[in-house]
Amino acid sequence: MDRKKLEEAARLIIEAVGDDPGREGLLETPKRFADMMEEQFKYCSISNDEIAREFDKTFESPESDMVVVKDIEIFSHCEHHIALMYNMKVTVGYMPKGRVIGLSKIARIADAVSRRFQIQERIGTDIRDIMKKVTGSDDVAVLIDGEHSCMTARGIKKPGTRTRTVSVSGAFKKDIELRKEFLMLAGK
Ligand SMILES: Nc1nc2c(ncn2[C@@H]2O[C@H](COP(=O)(O)OP(=O)(O)OP(=O)(O)O)[C@@H](O)[C@H]2O)c(=O)[nH]1
Ligand SMILES: [Zn+2]
Repeated sequence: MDRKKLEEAARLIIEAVGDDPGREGLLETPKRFADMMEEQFKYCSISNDEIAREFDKTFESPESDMVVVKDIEIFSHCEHHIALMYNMKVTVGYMPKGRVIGLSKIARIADAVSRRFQIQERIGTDIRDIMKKVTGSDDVAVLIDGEHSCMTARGIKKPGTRTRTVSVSGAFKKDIELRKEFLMLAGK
C-alpha cells in the first residue's frame, strides 16, 4: 500500500473540510489514518484465489452432513460511500466431501474478504467461492445480516434497518429442503 499517498489524502481531506492539518490534535492523524487503511483494506489487492491458498488447511473427517458456523461478527466498508457496515453476522454452511476445513479458517476467510471496498452481496459470494475452493465441495451457503451506516447514520437515516443476504451454491441452490435446514440451523 502507498502510505505516502494515504497520509497526503488525509491531509487534503482535513484541509478540504476547512480544518488545519497543522494544529496539534491533527498532527499525527495522517499517520494514524494510513495505519487504519492498511489494516482495514489489507485484502484489496489480494485475490480470492490467494485467500483460498492462505487458508487452505483441511482435515480428514468421517462422513458427516451439514457443518454450520454461526454468527461470525465482521465489519466492512461499503464501496459507494466508504461508510461502515457494522453489527454484521455471517453464518456459513457446507456439505463436506471427505475433508473438513478448520473452523477458525472460516472466520478468517470472512474477515479477509471484509477488508476490501465491498457490498454485502459480494461479501457473501466471495466467502462462498473461497469456501468452495478450499473444501472441494460445491455445496456452500452463506447468510449475512448487517447494518449499513450509509443508511442508518447518513442519507435516509433509518437506524435499526438491517439487511440480510443469502449466497448459496450446489445442493443448497437445487434442494429447497436443504436450504430450509441451513436457515433453520442458522437460527434466523
Ligand atoms: N446492494 C447494496 N447496496 C448498497 C450496499 N451498501 C450501500 N449500498 C447502497 O448504494 C447506493 C448508492 O446509491 P447512490 O444513489 O449512488 O448514492 P447516494 O445518492 O448517496 O444514495 P443515498 O444513500 O440514497 O443518499 C445506496 O442506495 C446505498 O444504500 C450494499 O452492500 N449492497
Ligand atoms: Zn454506502
